Amino acid sequence: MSAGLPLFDVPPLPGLAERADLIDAAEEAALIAAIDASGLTPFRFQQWEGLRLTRSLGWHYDFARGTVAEAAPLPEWLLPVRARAAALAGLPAAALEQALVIRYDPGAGIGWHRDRPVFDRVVGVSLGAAAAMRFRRRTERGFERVTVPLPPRGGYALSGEARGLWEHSIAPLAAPRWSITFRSLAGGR
Ligand SMILES: O=C(O)CCC(=O)C(=O)O
Ligand SMILES: [Fe+2]
Repeated sequence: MSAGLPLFDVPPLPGLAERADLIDAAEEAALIAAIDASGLTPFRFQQWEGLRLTRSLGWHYDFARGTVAEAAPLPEWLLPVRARAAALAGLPAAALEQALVIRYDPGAGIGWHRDRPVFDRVVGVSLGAAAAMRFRRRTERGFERVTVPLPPRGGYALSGEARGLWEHSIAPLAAPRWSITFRSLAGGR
């Protein structure tokens, strides 16, 4: 297991940390199989059904109520990767109480959003197809934009401005991609 190299000497966004090779290819394959077997369902928001398949663990965000509710605990197979995600973010592993696992089939992406404020820190791990995370924030002169690569087996952590001020999105891809997003709860527990 390599410790992984930072992808940037100077982060392109304040509050963004990225690391290549957070996991190796064998771990990636095992995680993909485990995600596929985890009981994914199409992401739903009101009447709208997304193309991406998701499962929430630890905590589940209820879009109708705007609150979090307890979900099934994080399974054993997520704990080693959570430990590395936490190290990337400089957090104790137990602080990352929520995990959202996603499969993006070809044509699926995720639209512009900021993660819900019930969550605090956000740490993602990418599996499968290489993607890019697009960031934008509104300025007086229009949107300021930054795009960062999301290489498979790499991780990223959002805090500060990258977490709170900038929106992010991922364009649909031609090949499948999986991700694991760990989050801490705002206000701690
Ligand atoms: O798939 C990813 O890496 C990002 C997912 C994301 O932005 C989210 O679930 O809030
Ligand atoms: Fe997000």
